[in-house]
Amino acid sequence: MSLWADKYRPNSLQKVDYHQDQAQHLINLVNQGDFPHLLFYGPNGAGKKTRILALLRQLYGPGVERLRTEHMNFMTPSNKKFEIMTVASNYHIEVNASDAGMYDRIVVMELIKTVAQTHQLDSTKQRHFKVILLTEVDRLTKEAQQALRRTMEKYMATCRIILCANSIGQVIPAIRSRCLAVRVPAPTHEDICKILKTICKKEGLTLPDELALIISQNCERNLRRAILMLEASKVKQYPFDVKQSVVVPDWQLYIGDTAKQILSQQTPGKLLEVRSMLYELIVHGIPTNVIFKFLLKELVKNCDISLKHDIVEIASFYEHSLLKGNKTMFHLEAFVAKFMLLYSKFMEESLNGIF
Ligand SMILES: Nc1ncnc2c1ncn2[C@@H]1O[C@H](COP(=O)(O)OP(=O)(O)OP(=O)(O)O)[C@@H](O)[C@H]1O
Repeated sequence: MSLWADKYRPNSLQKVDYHQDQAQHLINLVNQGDFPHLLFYGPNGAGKKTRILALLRQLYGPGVERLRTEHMNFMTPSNKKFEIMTVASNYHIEVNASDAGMYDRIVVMELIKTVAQTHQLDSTKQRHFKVILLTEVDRLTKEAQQALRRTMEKYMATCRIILCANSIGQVIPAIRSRCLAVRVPAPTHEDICKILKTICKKEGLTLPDELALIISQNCERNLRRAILMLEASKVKQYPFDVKQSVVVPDWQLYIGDTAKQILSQQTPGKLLEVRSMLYELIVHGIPTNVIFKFLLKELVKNCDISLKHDIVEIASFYEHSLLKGNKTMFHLEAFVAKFMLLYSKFMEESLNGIF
């Protein structure tokens, strides 16, 4: 039994329920017979991957859905072996090269070279190129992005590259200018409510409009999260009640607790405690940028208005260094330490004002 988020993922461009004009443009692009390298970008859960998979299906037919996972071996410059997992059909291969960390450049170069030279196509199909789908390109090091830029030019005759990213700002201009950029904006609340209602209809359930809107307002316009919240709310209570509380993911509650700890005391001991809570989130696979965003939201919610400006200023500084740096934990921790300093100073000053 699959999750609703997977079960109701539209598998063709004709079936996508929002940004339909864009889907039509993609269909036209495929129908022209050939297309340039593409760069899909947009926030989490906006529907990038769904559109890419639907585009591949439009290109190659249902055969592209017969997937197999494969491990590919690579060598570091010091002759150490490492492995990367790939998902492939007969027509395309999907890789997250940033999984290789500092060796991502090797993966990008070797993979494209190997696929372009050896991947056999079904000769009865009209396409003369294969597709390499690289996810999270904005997390690749600059060296890997430079290598990607060079390699994508070289193998244009035999493969097309589809890139997927959250933030286009992290992709070097030389790559951006070699791709057709496709922005996938987050769905509107109206789109989300419509999709939630359609899913419920297909499941034979009745979803009150008010509850659909509450879920939509709590999902940060991330459609995957909205569908997961809907399914969790159904498990918790059905028939739905407008007053029922929507199920918030555990990690989000845990970030709320972390924020409470930060606000409760600003000492080196507390910083150490908060550090282990942050590690706990990281080892459970919550991306640092997500931790940062939710933590900031919780902290700002509980701060005096006069402090908010300073907090947002330091947050933008550390968010930037988080994106640029490697050891993400350092930047998260530095932000917490700086917040503690500002917050305790503020509390001290306001107490002095009272007495
Ligand atoms: N047009 C659509 N209609 C209905 N549901 C959709 C549509 N597009 C996406 N979804 C649903 O939204 C979920 C998230 O979509 P998808 O995985 O494509 O987002 P994404 O932008 O690639 O996210 P991420 O960057 O987090 O990987 C999917 O599980 C799918 O069920």
